[in-house]
Amino acid sequence: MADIRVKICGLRTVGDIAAAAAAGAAYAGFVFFAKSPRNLTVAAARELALAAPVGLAKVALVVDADDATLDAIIEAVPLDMLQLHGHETPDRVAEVRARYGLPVMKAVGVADEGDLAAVFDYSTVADQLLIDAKPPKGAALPGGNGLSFDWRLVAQRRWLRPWMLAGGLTPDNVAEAIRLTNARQVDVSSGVESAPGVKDAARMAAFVAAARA
Ligand SMILES: O=C(O)c1ccccc1NCC(=O)[C@H](O)[C@H](O)COP(=O)(O)O
Repeated sequence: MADIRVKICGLRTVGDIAAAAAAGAAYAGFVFFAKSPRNLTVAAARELALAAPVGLAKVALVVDADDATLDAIIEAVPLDMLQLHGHETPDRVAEVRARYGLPVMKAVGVADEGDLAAVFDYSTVADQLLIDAKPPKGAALPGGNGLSFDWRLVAQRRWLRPWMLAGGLTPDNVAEAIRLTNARQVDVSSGVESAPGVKDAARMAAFVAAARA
């Protein structure tokens, strides 16, 4: 069994947390983005975070959040990492990291070779990188769209920081994505849902098993 770490993003219930942990996920992602079907209130995220067993890292996903929003989340929710999934600049990433003392993962959308320079830029300031499919123009969500990018763009690349592959991964394609890219960490949301925002325990288990096979 390969030592692949899986992040399951967009968990919404205590049952989701238990299922993600039982599946063997390493990270649980909590989405704070009002337009998302996976959006959580701070109170709901606190309940999920408190239910998470040791060993399941709790990640708060925010989009261009200001300090007041981050303060409110961090004061209430015990977290292990912040995921910045908007247009945060490298300076903002560094500022958030210094202000909260939590590891920061910066999401970077990739559609073509030209997007890879940004991955390098963020690798100088973030603790981790999440390399995701770039959302289509006009998309309501900056992530969680169930779309893949051309994995050959990142195949066998090395960055200064640990990274996760994301975008359109499913139990059926994750093994091939890992084989092609040599990613050691993968992230999934839509691919383990039965409907937008509704996680499916069997698909979570199948995804983690396929990623590690
Ligand atoms: O998942 C969301 O609803 C979301 C909303 C706003 C910003 C980011 C969002 N998701 C980011 C993630 O980390 C997803 O897991 C990642 O984009 C992969 O999603 P998917 O292609 O659905 O597996």
